[in-house]
Amino acid sequence: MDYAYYYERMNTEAVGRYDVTPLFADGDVFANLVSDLLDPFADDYTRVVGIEALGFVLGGAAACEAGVGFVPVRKGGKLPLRDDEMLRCEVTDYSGEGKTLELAAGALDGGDRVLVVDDWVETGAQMRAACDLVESADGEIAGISVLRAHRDERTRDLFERYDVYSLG
Ligand SMILES: O=P(O)(O)OC[C@H]1O[C@H](OP(=O)(O)OP(=O)(O)O)[C@H](O)[C@@H]1O
Repeated sequence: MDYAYYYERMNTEAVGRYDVTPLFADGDVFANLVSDLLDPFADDYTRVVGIEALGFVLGGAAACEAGVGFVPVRKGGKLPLRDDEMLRCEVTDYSGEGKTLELAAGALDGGDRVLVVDDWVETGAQMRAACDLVESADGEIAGISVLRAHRDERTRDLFERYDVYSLG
């Protein structure tokens, strides 16, 4: 699929960010995106993890397509669990705001190979935190698949450490 065409349409220069949600509204494009996100990983995973919120849209659809379970990494305060039932990571992302990401401590089985899906990676802060949470929960990272990943000094460690696939 020619993603360049779609990225043109997503470019919202007013705020210097992309709005990917129109891609989800087109059924054919959405189906293609999901299948392209999964393609390089050849069923080499047992779970998909998505980061709230747009990572839930892509990750949920990807898990369903792949026939594996989906596990959410939630923004702080959303999981209806006690503190000792959650793994937690504080991050400062592209927005400059501090955010908390949380994963239910028992959400993964030991030995789970996890594909982490999200819409984009800019500083890598949220993706790094999600991968750390997965590993703290005894999961192994099978790969990272996103619509767009900036590849620069800020994200170098992610590319060195993991198999990162970016559609555009
Ligand atoms: O590489 P980073 O600097 O961490 O930025 C990328 C992250 O920021 C966005 O999430 P956001 O918290 O804005 O939520 P959203 O999914 O609702 O857009 C995006 O979905 C990624 O998760």
